Amino acid sequence: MSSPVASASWCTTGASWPRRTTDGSSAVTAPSESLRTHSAAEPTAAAVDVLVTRLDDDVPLPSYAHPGDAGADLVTTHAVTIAPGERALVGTGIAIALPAGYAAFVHPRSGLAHRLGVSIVNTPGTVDAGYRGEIKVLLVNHDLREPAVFERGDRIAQLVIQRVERATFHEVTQLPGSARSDGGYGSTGR
Ligand SMILES: O=c1ccn([C@H]2C[C@H](O)[C@@H](COP(=O)(O)OP(=O)(O)OP(=O)(O)O)O2)c(=O)[nH]1
Repeated sequence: MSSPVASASWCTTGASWPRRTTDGSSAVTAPSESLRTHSAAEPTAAAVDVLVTRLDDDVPLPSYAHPGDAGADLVTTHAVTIAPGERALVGTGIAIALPAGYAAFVHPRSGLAHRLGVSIVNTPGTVDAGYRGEIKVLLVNHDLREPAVFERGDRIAQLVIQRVERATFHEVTQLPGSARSDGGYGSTGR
C-alpha cells in the first residue's frame, strides 16, 4: 500500500518536501534555504468547480492571492466605517452554488486583525451548499479606540471551500470510553 505521505500533493515553497527517497518513503528533513524560496513549480491540488454569480458587475470574482492559498479573497461592495466595538453586516456581491458535500467558510483576514483589530463575529461563517443568496460578512471592530474604515472593493474576508461530511446520528444510552473522557476546558493544564 502506498503511504499517504508519498501519494499526497504537497503545498510547499520548494520543489518537493518532505523529500522522497528512491524507495518511495519520506525523508522528513528541513528543506534547505534554497528550497524555501518561491518556485513557479509549486504543486497545487485539483480544483473543485464552484458556480458564481456577480450581484454587482464591478466586483472581482473570489480569487486566491498565491498558489496554495486556502482562502479566496472577498471584497465589500460598500464603503463602511465600523466604530470601536461595533459590528457591520457587509455584502460581497457574490453568490455561489457549491457541489453537494461541500461548504464554504468565511474566515477573517489576519492582516485586518493585526492592522485594525477587525475580525468576523461568527467566524468562520458557514455557507451551505444550498445557499444561493449573497455571501455576507459580519465584521466586528475589536479595536477599543479607532474606527475601522473600508472602501468599496476592499478585501474584507476570505472564503475557504471544504468537503464536509453529513452525519447520521444514532442515539445510544452510553458512549464508548476514551482516554480524554469528559475532560476539557483546560483539563490538561496550562
Ligand atoms: O458568514 C456568513 C454566514 C452565513 N451566510 C449565509 C450562507 C448560509 O448558508 C446562510 C445561513 O447561515 P447559518 O446557517 O449560519 O445561519 P442561521 O443563523 O443558522 O440561519 P438559518 O436559519 O437561515 O440557517 O447564510 C453568509 O452569507 N455569511
